[in-house]
Amino acid sequence: MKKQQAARTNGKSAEASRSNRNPRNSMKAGNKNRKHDSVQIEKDIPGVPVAKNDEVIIDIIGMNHDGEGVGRAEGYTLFVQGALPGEKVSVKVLKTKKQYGYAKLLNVLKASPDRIAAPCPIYDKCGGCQLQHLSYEGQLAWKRQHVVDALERIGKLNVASSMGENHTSELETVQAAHHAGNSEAGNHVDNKASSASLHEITVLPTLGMAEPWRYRNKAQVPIGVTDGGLVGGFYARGSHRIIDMETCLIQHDKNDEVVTRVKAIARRFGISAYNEETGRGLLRHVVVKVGFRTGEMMLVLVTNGEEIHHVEEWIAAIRDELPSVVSICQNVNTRKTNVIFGDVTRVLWGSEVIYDYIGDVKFAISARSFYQVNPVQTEVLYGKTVEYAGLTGKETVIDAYCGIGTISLFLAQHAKEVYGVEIVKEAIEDARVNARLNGMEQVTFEVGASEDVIPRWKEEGIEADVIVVDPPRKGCDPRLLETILEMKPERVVYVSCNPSTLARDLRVLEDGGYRTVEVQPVDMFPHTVHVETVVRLTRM
Ligand SMILES: C[S@@+](CC[C@H](N)C(=O)[O-])C[C@H]1O[C@@H](n2cnc3c(N)ncnc32)[C@H](O)[C@@H]1O
Repeated sequence: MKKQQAARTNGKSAEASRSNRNPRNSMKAGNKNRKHDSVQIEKDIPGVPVAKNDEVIIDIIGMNHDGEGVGRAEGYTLFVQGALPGEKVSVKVLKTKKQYGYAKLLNVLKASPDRIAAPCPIYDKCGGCQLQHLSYEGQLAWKRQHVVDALERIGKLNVASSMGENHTSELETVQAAHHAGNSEAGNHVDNKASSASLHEITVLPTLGMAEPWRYRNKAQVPIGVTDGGLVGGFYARGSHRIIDMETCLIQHDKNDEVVTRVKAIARRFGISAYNEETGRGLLRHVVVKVGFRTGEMMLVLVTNGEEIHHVEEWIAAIRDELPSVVSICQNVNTRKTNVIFGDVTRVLWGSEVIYDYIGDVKFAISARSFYQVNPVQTEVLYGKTVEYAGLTGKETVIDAYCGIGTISLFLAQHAKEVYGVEIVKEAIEDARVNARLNGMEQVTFEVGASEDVIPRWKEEGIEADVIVVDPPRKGCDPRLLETILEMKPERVVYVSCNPSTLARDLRVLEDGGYRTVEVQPVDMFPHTVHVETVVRLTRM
């Protein structure tokens, strides 16, 4: 293991190990920078070599799943937002816990070759993106490595080395400590994953975007009030203070334009902005959706009450200034909550839905319906899913956790029949509408939990050649994995938004007789820490 340097900036040595020194004594001797010493010392944690407000120099040895640099101060792990692997940085300790702490980046003393100046002027204030200070190539490499680490550490899978970038043995330990007890993959994973696979699996380079900006088709902008009047933009990092924003570099520019104009129109008509503390004021959120292929746009005004003064003038101004908007809706949310939408939605003007395409499949998108926010990469992800499903037109396919049926409809173009199951009733209603819209009759959708419905389908005699799963972050329910093993489909395609739970579930499938053949990370959300992966498994 590489020895880490950690030196206090006042020049005192920090060589002593955590176990053989008295941290309290060393704190007093070694930290002249610390303010409020008498108060702070009371809070020092025995065995932790740094305390709040200490300034130390550390090497960054990796990056955690939140995009924070991971460094070591005398063996103690510090997470540093904005620091990159390979860098030497000076930091100020913000918070300490027994196993790890957080520190603020003060200076980059030795920069990573992958460090770039973040293109967005508000990157430091807004929490929306986490990786703009890392080159796009660096982001793609990190996302792949993140998947590899999880497969090896949690799934005990044997990943074929490629690209020479497996440098994470120390980081793995760090992540294990960080996740201890609260990992969504669960503690049982490491215990259960006692068997390891000998066969090598291929993890391909992350499929990124040629143009990784302006990729989002949906904006959800909170509206608030400051001394200067109505503002709309984003919540300042870690707070509920709204900062006005003119443009967001990952948002489609038409969405930016609609938000800017709607704010200006609202100010013109003296519309009040919602105040979270008092619960008063009308306009809470402006939600805008755009169909990348069709150019159609929908505007949803989320209001704290039914009545909108001057509503006709509003509509006329929007229609006049924003001809791409073909649907204006109102959603009423009077609850004191962070949840954006309330229960009632009505069309103020125009159509109830806008349309868009992913590949050749047409989708109707309503004010409330879920739709993938990066349609360009969704096509890439689903294309890979269909490829891994290996369809010839004769297969029966089950799509578990099917949402509004996007993957099901993609698969249906190449399969004999597709069964989709999803727990949210409204999503299944949308899925049926979309199946009809595309004239696809060989698709059956059912509302329910995958782990309940699919075993019943099995009892009813449905035999699947391929099962596709695309679960939420917590991964597949164990009963579903059991059912897959009992149904014995030739192929399983696993689409995942969480490498940890993916790795856990792959281990179960491997132990049950499946072989992980190929793993493809896909970058659905450039400049953020989200990692999407699609995996092909075959029955041995
Ligand atoms: C990652 S999304 C996948 C959506 C869809 N495949 C797509 O690409 O749009 C996971 C979906 O699983 C649904 N879900 C969560 N738990 C479920 C369960 N136990 N059974 C079925 N669906 C579930 C969620 O409502 C959500 O729509």
